[in-house]
Formats: sequence, structure tokens, C-alpha cells
Amino acid sequence: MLVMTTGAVMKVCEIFASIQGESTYAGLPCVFVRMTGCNLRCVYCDTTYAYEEGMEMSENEIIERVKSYGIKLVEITGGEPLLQREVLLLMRKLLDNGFTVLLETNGSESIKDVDKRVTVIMDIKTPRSGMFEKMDLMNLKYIKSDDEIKFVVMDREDYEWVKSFIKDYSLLNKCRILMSPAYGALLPYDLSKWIVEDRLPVRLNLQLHKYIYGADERGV
Ligand SMILES: C[S@@+](CC[C@H](N)C(=O)[O-])C[C@H]1O[C@@H](n2cnc3c(N)ncnc32)[C@H](O)[C@@H]1O
Ligand SMILES: Nc1nc2[nH]cc(C(=O)O)c2c(=O)[nH]1
Ligand code: SF4
Ligand SMILES: [Mg+2]
Repeated sequence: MLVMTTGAVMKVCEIFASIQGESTYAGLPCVFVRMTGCNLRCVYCDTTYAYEEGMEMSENEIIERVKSYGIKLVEITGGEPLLQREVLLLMRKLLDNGFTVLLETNGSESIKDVDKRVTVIMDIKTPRSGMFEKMDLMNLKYIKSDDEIKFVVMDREDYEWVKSFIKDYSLLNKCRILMSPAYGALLPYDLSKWIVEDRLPVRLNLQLHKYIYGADERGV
């Protein structure tokens, strides 16, 4: 009997191709693999449907689907992708197949075992997100210089907190730093003004896809 090796099974919410809306890769065509499930509940979360919705897919099915788009840039996101540890091997296989792999992770799960060829885009949740206590700050030890640390800012108080955090942990020497306004809570105008006033060398990160496709659209 012929037995097909299809690899581990994971719960996937959606797979789609779109313009990368975030990070320093913003603007490039990208395939997104959104994993189901999240251990956090950020007050601003725009992807609550990924907490539960999804279907089981084998590693091979995911890879074949990603290949079918003919785009070499792929981002693994969620939900929180690192809750399903099978994702570690999935990313390795995608890299071995010639893909550039981005991982969007919430900062609460260890990135220690993530393949070093992956570009990690790691949130550090602020106090106003409600989730700062869940952060695994040991992750700062594993961040590489070409990774990205991202703060989603809700208001001025959050912004001041982020400034102190960046200084206290010398983050500007560590990797690229992104700062995003929480969509619907803080205007890009205000955050950009504060950054320029303070001459803070961080990158303003707007969610491009929301300006292109609308804020409530799924799978874009
Ligand atoms: C949906 S999350 C999935 C990955 C992971 N759970 C995380 O939080 O990093 C993807 C990114 O969207 C950001 N995000 C979610 N809701 C947002 C909002 N309303 N405004 C700005 N960014 C938001 C998150 O902070 C995160 O950087
Ligand atoms: N176009 C687009 N770009 C994105 N970059 C990060 C996203 C995410 O939800 O993690 C995302 C997303 O949902 N859509
Ligand atoms: S960690 Fe990410 S997916 Fe989870 S609640 Fe926060 S923003 Fe949403
Ligand atoms: Mg999103």
C-alpha cells in the first residue's frame, strides 16, 4: 500500500494573497497563512474571527496552496501562530522551498526555536492593549538585527510608555522598530507628529491594506 507523507496537521483560518500592509515589507505582494487560535485578547484586535474559525490542513496542503500563488514572500500570522508548534517545521520547509518567510507573533510565545532564516516581526504589547503582563521579555535575547519589533499605540500615555521601553531595553541598537497607531483609536496624524517632534528614529507603520480595501474586509 502506498502511504503518502503529508506532514503534521494544523488549524488554519485563511490563506490569501494580498499587498503586505505592515512591517518594512509593506507594499510587496505576499501570501498570508493565518493560523487559528490566540492566547491574548488585545483590546484593539482586528482579527477576532481567527480565535476560533478555521479548518485542519496538513503541512503539505499548506505548502502546495502557498506555492499555487506564485509569490515568493509568505507571512505566517494569526491568531498567534506559535501556539501550534508544528508551525516551526512548516516555516523551515517553506524556507527550504525558496520562500522568504515572515513570522508575525504577539511576543508572548518563545521565538527561541524559530529558524534563524525567518524574519520575525514581534509585537510588544503596551499597557493599554491590556496584554503587557503576558509578554515573554526573554524574547529580546533572541531577536536578530534584521528582525522587527512592533508597538501598537493606543494613546499618548502608551506612546510615552513605548519611548521609555525602547530606551530601557536599548532597542534602537537591536533591530528595526515599528510603531503603529491602533486603528480606530489613534490617528496616524497624531502619532506621526509625536515621532517627528521627538526625533524618534522609529518607523511609522500604517496598515496599508485598510486604506486600500477597507478596515472590515477579511482575507486582504
Ligand atoms: C492580528 S495580529 C496576528 C499576529 C499576532 N497575534 C500579533 O498580535 O502580533 C497582526 C498584527 O495586527 C496588529 N493589529 C491588530 N489589531 C490592530 C488594530 N486595530 N490597529 C493596528 N494594528 C492592529 C497586531 O498588533 C499585530 O501586529
Ligand atoms: N494585507 C495585509 N497585510 C498584513 N500584514 C500583517 C497582517 C496580519 O494580520 O498579521 C496583514 C493582513 O491581515 N493583511
Ligand atoms: S495577539 Fe494578535 S491576534 Fe491575538 S488578540 Fe492580540 S492582536 Fe489579536
Ligand atoms: Mg491583519
